[in-house]
Amino acid sequence: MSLSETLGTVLLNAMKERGADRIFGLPGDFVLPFFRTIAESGILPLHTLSHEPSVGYAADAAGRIGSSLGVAVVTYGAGALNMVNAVAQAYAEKSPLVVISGGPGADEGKLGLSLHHQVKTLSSQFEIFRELTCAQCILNDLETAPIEIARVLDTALSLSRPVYIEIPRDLVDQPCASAPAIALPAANHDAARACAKEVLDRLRSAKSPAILVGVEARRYGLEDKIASLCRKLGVPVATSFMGRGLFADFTLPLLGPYLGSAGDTNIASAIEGADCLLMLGVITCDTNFGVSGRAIDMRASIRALDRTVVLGHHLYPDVSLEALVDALLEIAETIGVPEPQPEPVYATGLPDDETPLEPSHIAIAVNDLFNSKGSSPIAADVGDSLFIGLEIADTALVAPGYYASMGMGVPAGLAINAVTGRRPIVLVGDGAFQMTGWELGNCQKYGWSPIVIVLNNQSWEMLRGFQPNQTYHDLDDWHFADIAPLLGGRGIRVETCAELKRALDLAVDDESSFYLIEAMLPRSRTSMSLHKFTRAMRNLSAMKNE
Ligand SMILES: Cc1ncc(Cc2csc(CCOP(=O)(O)OP(=O)(O)O)c2C)c(N)n1
Ligand SMILES: [Mg+2]
Repeated sequence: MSLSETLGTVLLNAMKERGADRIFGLPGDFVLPFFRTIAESGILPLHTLSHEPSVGYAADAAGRIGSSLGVAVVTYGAGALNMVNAVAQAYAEKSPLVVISGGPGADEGKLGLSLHHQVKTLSSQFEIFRELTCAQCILNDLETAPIEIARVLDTALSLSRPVYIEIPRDLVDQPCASAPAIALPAANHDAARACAKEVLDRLRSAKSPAILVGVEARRYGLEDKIASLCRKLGVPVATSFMGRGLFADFTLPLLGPYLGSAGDTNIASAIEGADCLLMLGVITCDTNFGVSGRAIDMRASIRALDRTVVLGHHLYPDVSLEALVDALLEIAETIGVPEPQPEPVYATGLPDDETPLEPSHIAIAVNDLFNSKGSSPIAADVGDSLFIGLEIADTALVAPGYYASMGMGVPAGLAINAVTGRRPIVLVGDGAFQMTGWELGNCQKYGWSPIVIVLNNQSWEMLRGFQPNQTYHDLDDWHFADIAPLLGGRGIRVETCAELKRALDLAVDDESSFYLIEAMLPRSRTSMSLHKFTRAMRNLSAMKNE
């Protein structure tokens, strides 16, 4: 047994073998030995950011955009607990984020003193992360460490959820055997084939079947297989709100994103009116279904999520989405001949004049840019940014569309830039930018150059839509564009359509640094998509209170 490796390099190599391609982190004394191993081994590149929530958001986004493991490395206590919300978001949105925290050495707990960064007991942090992850371990036994590393990392991959690994600082440099190779649970092909037959029978006997595809299609890298399945079946397909941006590079009878009564009525009637709805990797949550005009009959639906398929009262446990799709591809036949779908229409033609900016001008300007200079990946934060992203033509997109924590936009944009090498466009409100926008100061050391559009309406406008007439939604004007040069980038403040167009053209042609385009927008105005969403939510709650 080769012991040329140490516990630290065994962990790094095991993550690399399972698809991780970089680390986001912020050090502290409990994790300095592991940081040194990361830096000196060169096994995975390291990007440090300035606040642990951003580390979590960026590592999560790196996993999403690369359909692989995202990795966040932080110190014990103050670091790891600072990242709890970002890990919760990764869990809720099925992102395979590996959380690695440095931890106290074996003898440190025996001093009879509470340690700095300790909250209640030395295992409190482990217990907190047990609630936010699908597998956990503390690497305090060098004999079992290789197996534990493989178990936890393989669980992250098979369930596409975050995992937690604590590495005691006194063991990082200790000799350790390599971790076993990746071993994902074997697919139960017999069960998958039986399930596929029942699924196909139900689709075949339905009068108006439809398919809804969600985030698991991206998390498990199944867009290509699902696109060919949908082409074979010839059944109308939509993506969930969370699944926005799926199939941007694939052809299939795609209606577009299903947003209930907040979106396209044809899509809503195809999905809500289906007498057999096949849901592939769709998280059944309120943002995906909360604004359904007609409640979708989940009993008449077929749900494949979290390695389980539910058809009415029938349940197929341990059938992964990939196994089901593979089994369906073996027997699929044309069931429907979907109406030729008009290409989804995304508004273009921004007026090149002094028209004052409105929220929906942002999407028009980006669509025009995509038409003239090619598309870019997008990172969108929460607030109207999330809804403006729906009005932009299909492209790879990272956005917290379900758990909906603010602050992910800029860190996700940095991660997209790092992983893909492409300049993303980041859509972020002024409120969300106040939280994590300052991470742009880290661009210069890594050569990142995102184009960040800050929607400055001096307001927590989305909340004002839910609860008007409160001044606590008012924010001051922070003049973000003026700050950009101090962070190493270029800032342009724009108030009219012509100014926005010129700023975007300038930014796209200059890759030397990040660009912060501060779009001044009026308060109490939102994009049409957000307006329809808040109106639908208000109508639905009014109906429930009747
Ligand atoms: C970490 C966290 N804390 C609070 C909230 C609650 C919230 C949801 S939307 C919103 C206002 C966003 O303001 P912003 O200026 O960014 O965008 P816009 O509405 O378009 O003006 C808040 C405070 C969430 N979701 N996450
Ligand atoms: Mg705002």
